[in-house]
Amino acid sequence: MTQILLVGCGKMGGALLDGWLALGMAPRDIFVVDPEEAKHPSRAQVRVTGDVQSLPADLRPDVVVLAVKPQMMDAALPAYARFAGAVYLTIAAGKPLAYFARILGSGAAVVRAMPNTPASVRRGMTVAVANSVVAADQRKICGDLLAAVGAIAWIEDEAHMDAVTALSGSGPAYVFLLAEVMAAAGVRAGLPEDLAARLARETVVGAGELLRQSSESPEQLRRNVTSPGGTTFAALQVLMRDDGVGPLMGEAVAAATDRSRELAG
Ligand SMILES: NC(=O)C1=CN([C@@H]2O[C@H](COP(=O)(O)OP(=O)(O)OC[C@H]3O[C@@H](n4cnc5c(N)ncnc54)[C@H](OP(=O)(O)O)[C@@H]3O)[C@@H](O)[C@H]2O)C=CC1
Ligand SMILES: O=C(O)[C@@H]1CCC=N1
Repeated sequence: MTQILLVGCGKMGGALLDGWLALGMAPRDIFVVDPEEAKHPSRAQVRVTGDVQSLPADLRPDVVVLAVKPQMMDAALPAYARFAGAVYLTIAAGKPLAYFARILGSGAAVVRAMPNTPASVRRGMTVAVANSVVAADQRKICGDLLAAVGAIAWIEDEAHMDAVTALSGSGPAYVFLLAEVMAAAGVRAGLPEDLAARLARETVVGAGELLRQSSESPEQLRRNVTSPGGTTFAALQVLMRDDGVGPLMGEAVAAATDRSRELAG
């Protein structure tokens, strides 16, 4: 029986919590600290407190999951240093392993992970890196908790985490933006708003599902849509020009990578 203390139960903490409950984890083994108590009725059996002082004095969690905003971490973290012996699993963007060692002590076992919001439908992609203090069983526990909401990749080089954050952490927003701008373009092309929104949404969903199920590369799947001299070809000549979506995505991911580095604190 693994006892979990979840600090911050917003979009990502909540998605993780729902994943653990769906997996059959006993609610009585999960403690949550979040200013807004009992955010969801299906989580009613989970013990939620508004602040760390209200936790049972004898609580010795195996894992402390840190899911507050990076900007809140300085204020929140010191109160959790008393759970020495636990592995700390942080999902905060930008905050490096060294930051946690500084505040929790160099003996603290810390896993830094970057999930994404498809975790809320168990289709997340998480990348994780552990510090040298993390024991094999602690790594396994953290891996299981993250795998409850989707795919997981462990890496050894923490330096990749800023680019990971920019690609898969923020990435769902790029895809949702694509659905937004496709719908808007459909309206500009004369479609009713409802129809354009539905076509954009279903096209993104269907293309994503095809990408998931197919063994072909994204490039080949793109080529499969593109008849020589056809409509897609005409569109791609715009999207793939020198100042098109490729360089723009490069700039966007670089900006997100830089921002992740700035959040290090
Ligand atoms: N959203 C995303 O796509 C992703 C986010 N992340 C990371 O996950 C973390 C959480 O992000 P997200 O879920 O989006 O943010 P949210 O704002 O949705 O969730 C943060 C939660 O923490 C609560 N909180 C604030 N201060 C404390 C405190 N001292 N103790 C306990 N709980 C507190 C907030 O309550 P209140 O709202 O009342 O302040 C809120 O419920 C961030 O570090 C972010 O970088 C990682 C991957 C993807
Ligand atoms: O935008 C952010 O900072 C967080 C981290 C990755 C996704 N959302």
